[in-house]
Parts: sequence; structure tokens; C-alpha cells
Amino acid sequence: MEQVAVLGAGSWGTALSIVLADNGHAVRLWGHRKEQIDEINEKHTNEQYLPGIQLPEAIVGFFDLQKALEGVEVVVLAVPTKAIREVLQKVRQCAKEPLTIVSVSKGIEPDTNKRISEIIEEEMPAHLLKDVVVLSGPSHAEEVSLRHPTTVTVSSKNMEAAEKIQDLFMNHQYFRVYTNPDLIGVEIGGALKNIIALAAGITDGLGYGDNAKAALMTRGLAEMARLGSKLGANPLTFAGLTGIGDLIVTCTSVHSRNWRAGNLLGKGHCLDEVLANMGMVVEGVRTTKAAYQLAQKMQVEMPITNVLYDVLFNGKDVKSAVDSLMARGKTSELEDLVNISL
Ligand SMILES: NC(=O)C1=CN([C@@H]2O[C@H](COP(=O)(O)OP(=O)(O)OC[C@H]3O[C@@H](n4cnc5c(N)ncnc54)[C@H](OP(=O)(O)O)[C@@H]3O)[C@@H](O)[C@H]2O)C=CC1
Ligand SMILES: O=C(CO)COP(=O)(O)O
Repeated sequence: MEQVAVLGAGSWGTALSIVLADNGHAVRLWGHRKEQIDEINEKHTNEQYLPGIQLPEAIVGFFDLQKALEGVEVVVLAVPTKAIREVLQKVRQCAKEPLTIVSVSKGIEPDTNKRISEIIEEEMPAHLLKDVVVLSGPSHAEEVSLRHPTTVTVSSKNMEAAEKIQDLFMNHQYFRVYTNPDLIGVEIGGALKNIIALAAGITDGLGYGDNAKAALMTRGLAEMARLGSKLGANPLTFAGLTGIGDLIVTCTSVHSRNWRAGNLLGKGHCLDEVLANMGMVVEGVRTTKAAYQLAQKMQVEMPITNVLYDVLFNGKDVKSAVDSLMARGKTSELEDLVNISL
């Protein structure tokens, strides 16, 4: 039995706390809103994020970060990408011993274009950071909290640490955890699939059918792998859980906030209105900006990302965005594969 701190009491932090509690661990679920922590401790629910789910009593809510981190060696970081630096700055003021930090968020930071593991290494002083492990894959919190069969992947620069985290989360009833040593590919896949899910939501919202969605997913995967391999990822990772696996779950599920946001954009709503009404994080918006910047910097062709960037940040109309993808010059499907070095 391990004491684990989970930072971020949203959908994913709470769902992963259930997995850890089911595995016999004592979970300290930290959140920054007192009334939500009181609800977790008094009613064993988190109605805003996982309505109707009864939380195991081994999950204890913490409002005081210092107390949540006392004597803990493993910290699961489950806040949106834009809050990660702020939360880590608080963690480094409270931590006394070196921590293994498990990143479960999916995004790339705009402007710095850093992956989350890179942000963690930057924000945490070396003496307080033992290892960084990334956990990613096709896993909607809503389904995990219902204990429906789910598979994810863990990766790290130190695969021994990844295997420890694999053991911590592995639940042979409903939560199967794989390892993959390709840290860059695992993080890039998890982040970029949100861009394609936004685009898939848009074409669904426009009333286009399965052909359009299959095209976006397939050509989306090609551009994810193109950028990923330029950044040092193994292209085969994009054929795995954190690539095509997460792309399928996010582009085809009503649970996906990215798909739902895209769907509303496709139906004619404006971005500000969509984000204001979502009530949960839509990571793909900021990641589109970061991936657009990376594509320019690394000179990688990313037509879907580029056109979505214009929709989100330059007011391009969604219908003409799809038209401009269709009107691109002719190309070969396999050209991408030839350009990817294994
Ligand atoms: N939901 C899912 O199915 C999955 C999500 N993920 C990833 O996990 C990450 C978190 O997503 P998810 O849990 O779904 O997001 P939610 O929007 O459901 O919850 C985010 C949580 O983070 C809290 N938070 C936001 N900013 C801060 C801050 N500065 N300090 C402390 N807490 C903060 C929010 O608090 P408040 O309530 O006050 O806003 C909320 O509790 C994302 O990167 C997402 O892509 C990965 C796999 C699956
Ligand atoms: O990453 C996820 C599932 O694997 C969750 O996707 P959304 O953030 O789009 O809901």
C-alpha cells in the first residue's frame, strides 16, 4: 500500500484516484476549492466532474497542499496544462523529499513549445525530483470511473520508474497499463490527438459524415507522426495506444470535450462562447497554437493543424476551412511515410 497524492480534483484526477484506491492505495486528492474538497470528504462524491459516482473512502480530499504531500513519494499531476507551472511552483515550496511525478495531462505549452515532462524538469529543482513518468492513452474519465475496461501506456526516461507506476495503476479487472520507452512519442501523441478531435467535431457539426471523419483521423495521424518523428519520437508509437488509440477515442466519443467543442464550432457557435460553456478544460485549443508554432519552426507540413489554427485564432469560417483542405494540391499518401525516418 502506497500513499499517493493526486493534484487536481477534476474529472481525470478523480477517476485515477478511484483506480488507485481500488488497487489498495491511500489517495490524497488535492484541490484548490474548499467546498469541493468538503464534498469529497463528507459525501464521497465529486458531482461537478463525475456525476453519480460514489468515491471509495480511501480517497481523502485535501485543501492544504503541504499536508497532502507529507510523507508522499509519488505525486500524480492532473491539472490542465496551463495550470501546471503554477501548481509545481506550490509543490516545490512544500516538498521535502524527492518526488516521482506522474504527468497525466495532455498538452504542449504555447510559445515555449515544451512537453509537460520538460516543464516538470524545468520547474522542479533536481533535489526534489526523482523521476518523471507520463501516463497517457485512450481513457475517458467517465468510463474509468464506471470501471469499464481501459488501456493506457506509461513512459519515462527511467523505465524502472515507469514500471513502478505501471504496477501502481495496473488493475487486472479494468485498467491495463502498458509501457513504452518512447517518452516523446507518448507525450506528443496524447497532445496532438486533441487537435484532430476538435477538427472531427467541426466536420460532425457541419453535418458531414463518416468519410470526412475517417479522412481527418487518418491524415491527422500522418501529420501527428510527421511532427512527432521530427521531434525525435519513434513513428511506431503513433500506431499504439497513445496515438491511433487515443485518436479513435477522442474523435468518436461524446465524452470528449475536444470533440464537443469542435462540434459546437461546426454548428456555428463562436470559440469564446464554446469555452465559457464547457465547464471543463479543452486542451486542444492551446495545443493547436503550440503545434502550429512547432510546425513552422520545424518546417513540418501540418495542413489540418494550420487550418484549425486559422479557425480558432484568425476567425476563419469552418466551412471554408474544410473547403481549403479539400482544395490543396495533389499529393501522394505514402510520401509522408517515406519522409519519416524510423
Ligand atoms: N477527463 C479525461 O477523460 C482525461 C483528461 N486528461 C487530461 O488530464 C488533464 C486534466 O483534465 P481533466 O481532469 O479532465 O480537467 P477538468 O476540467 O475536468 O478538471 C481540471 C481540474 O483542475 C483544477 N485546476 C485548474 N487550474 C488549477 C490550478 N491553478 N490549481 C489547482 N487546480 C486547478 C480544476 O479546478 P476548478 O474546478 O476550480 O476549475 C479542476 O479540478 C488535461 O490535460 C486532460 O487533457 C487525460 C486523460 C483523460
Ligand atoms: O484524453 C482524453 C481521453 O483519452 C480525454 O479527451 P477530452 O479532453 O477531449 O475529453
